[in-house]
Amino acid sequence: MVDQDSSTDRLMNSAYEAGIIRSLEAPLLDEGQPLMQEAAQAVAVNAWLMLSQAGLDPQNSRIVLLAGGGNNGGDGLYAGARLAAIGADVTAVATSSDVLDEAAQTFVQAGGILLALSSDADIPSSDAPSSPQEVAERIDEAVELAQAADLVIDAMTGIGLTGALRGIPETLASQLSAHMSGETEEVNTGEGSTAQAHNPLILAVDIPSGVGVDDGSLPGPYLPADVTVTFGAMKPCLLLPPAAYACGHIVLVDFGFDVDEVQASVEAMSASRCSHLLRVPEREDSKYTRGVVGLVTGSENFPGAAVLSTRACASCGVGMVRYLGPERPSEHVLAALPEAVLGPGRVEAWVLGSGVAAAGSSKQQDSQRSTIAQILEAHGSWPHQGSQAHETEDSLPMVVDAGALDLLPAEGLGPKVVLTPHAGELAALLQDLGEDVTASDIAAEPVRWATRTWELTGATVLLKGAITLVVGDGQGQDPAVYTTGFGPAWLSTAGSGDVLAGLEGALLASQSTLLADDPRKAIQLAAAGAYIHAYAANLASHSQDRAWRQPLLFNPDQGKDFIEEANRAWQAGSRSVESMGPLGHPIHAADIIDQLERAQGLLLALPFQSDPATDEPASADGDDDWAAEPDEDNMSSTESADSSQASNEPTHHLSPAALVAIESLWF
Ligand SMILES: NC(=O)C1=CN([C@@H]2O[C@H](COP(=O)(O)OP(=O)(O)OC[C@H]3O[C@@H](n4cnc5c(N)ncnc54)[C@H](OP(=O)(O)O)[C@@H]3O)[C@@H](O)[C@H]2O)[C@@H](O)CC1
Ligand SMILES: Nc1ncnc2c1ncn2[C@@H]1O[C@H](COP(=O)(O)OP(=O)(O)O)[C@@H](O)[C@H]1O
Ligand SMILES: [K+]
Repeated sequence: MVDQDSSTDRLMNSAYEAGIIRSLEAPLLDEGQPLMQEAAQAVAVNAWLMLSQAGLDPQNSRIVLLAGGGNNGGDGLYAGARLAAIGADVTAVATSSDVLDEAAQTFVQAGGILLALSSDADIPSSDAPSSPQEVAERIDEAVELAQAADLVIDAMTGIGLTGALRGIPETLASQLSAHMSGETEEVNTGEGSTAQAHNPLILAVDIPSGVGVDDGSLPGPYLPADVTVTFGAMKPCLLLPPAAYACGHIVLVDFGFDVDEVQASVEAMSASRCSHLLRVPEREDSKYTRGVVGLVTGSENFPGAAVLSTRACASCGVGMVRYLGPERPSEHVLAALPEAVLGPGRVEAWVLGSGVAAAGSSKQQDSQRSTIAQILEAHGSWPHQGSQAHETEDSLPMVVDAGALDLLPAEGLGPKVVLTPHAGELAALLQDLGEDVTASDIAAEPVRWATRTWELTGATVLLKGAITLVVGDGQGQDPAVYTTGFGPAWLSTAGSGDVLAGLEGALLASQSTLLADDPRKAIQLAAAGAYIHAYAANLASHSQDRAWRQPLLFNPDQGKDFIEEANRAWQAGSRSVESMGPLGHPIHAADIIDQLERAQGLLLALPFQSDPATDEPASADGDDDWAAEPDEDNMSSTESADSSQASNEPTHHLSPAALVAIESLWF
């Protein structure tokens, strides 16, 4: 769906279901490309790097490998062999009754120790436990080993996982994750105080074991990772909440997959993608051709929402903002935005419902609701995408938020109608549509429920959260799914959603011609809106906190560059005390608006950079450079948010000895 992607941008931001990943691997395996060895090498290098960055000497550190019976376990065992061969102390815990034999032999020959847990285990160099009692003892032993380790490499299950973890992997994942989240007992220091229990670093092989590969759900216990080293291409769980929150930093090993003929099931919005969706005015343009947005937002009770949505809208490249509302919010809008025009007239897109009370609340007499109902009646009832008819010319694009959601016509809508609920609002909407679902069900399976809403309504559904999802019409019968997790947690502040609604309306109005040609572009435009919103919040808060970061590309030919890059990116993403600088400071909704124009300017500058392989969107002013860059998103993995940060932030460079050691892993 994104037309202008470079191949690197596509590789880093497009995710494919497990079945497609297997079809992409097959031709390379047929040609004899040693994919498992390439995977193992990347795991070993990243393990070494994680230990070194944590200030540990990898050759004197304890590594526990959790190895399942499939190829994921095979990747882990070969990586463990490489680490053992250069002196690390590696114990592999076999979580299935068997493991890949050749990988296990290689591991043992390199000096690794294998521990079988299953009573029917057939594992080289390790006897199976002979009684249920011994099984239980070995599981306890494995848990203790892993808890005390410096690094745990999780190679229990990869894309071969079916359903929730069962058996030994389930036990290990639940005990270890409970330990790491502090649910188990704290360590008594013996001096009347308790210390935080030691937590091992966790490296997930391909994906964290236990997460729903294709839908991003968490069907049962899972092992959250600090770093996930994934192979060939991104999988949906690496982008979709809530699983994406369990992946830590993602390293993507490029196998050279040919993705030309396959369909991604999830796409991440990126700076590069976003910059292509912004409309730049031309000589022939007038304020009318640039797009007029009509907003029916705010109310007597919530005049602030009118101000926030109109101001945000005016900051996002439209020709004119038209506001419809009662006297009090109208006066506030004019005071804050003298260029706003009051009252009805021609518009190219609507923004409806932000700051308007939904039915059932005490404010249900809100006069804005009858205006919204009239607009929806006049413009909003279009044939469903699956039916014969297509959208009519007067079916204006519109953003339907908050108090307008329950006014939607029961009939199908079209992709140019963008719904912008948070989980609570989506639950109410789905209940109205007959679904038995709560807000916490939606938080647990957001893509499932956003997709269900799209199926029921035909509208584009933007579900807000730390990672915001957009689901709408894709190719054929399948939905398109976009994610944006570029924002800091500071973004979750009152009125932030009103800002988003206004800016979404501006994007729809300014691109009304594009939308008339292809209404499905609304999905990308909606995701771009969420991206700009997040970016403005980054600029406003001086924060490098992100709900989601683009993967680092692992290229064995550029070892030193990769190490430098990982040093920068992992440091910036850390929430440790030393990184309080990049975490930034609180913001309120108006701060986001104040940075919207700058964020767009930086995005528009992106394609014109002299060296797109290394440069990032330039910062508008020099003094706060370190916080300004959108990391994820440049055309290459090297664009981490952090290159300009180097001068202001401590970076943890590896010692020369560590560099030499890590380089030996590349062979
Ligand atoms: N193709 C290639 O050449 C390449 C593939 N690559 C790697 O292969 C991985 C895919 O390998 P795969 O297909 O062997 O499956 P995999 O993820 O190891 O899972 C199977 C294991 O999981 C277990 N298991 C499953 N469900 C479970 C549950 N609910 N609860 C508990 N256990 C469960 C299952 O146990 P079983 O059901 O057999 O008892 C079995 O032991 C992929 O992610 C990547 O890492 C790379 O090396 C690059 C080259
Ligand atoms: N933890 C979080 N991290 C980053 N962004 C978040 C987080 N939680 C919510 N958001 C974002 O904050 C905004 C909140 O919008 P909304 O809930 O509508 O607020 P309001 O109704 O007060 O305007 C959304 O854009 C959402 O994506
Ligand atoms: K794994």
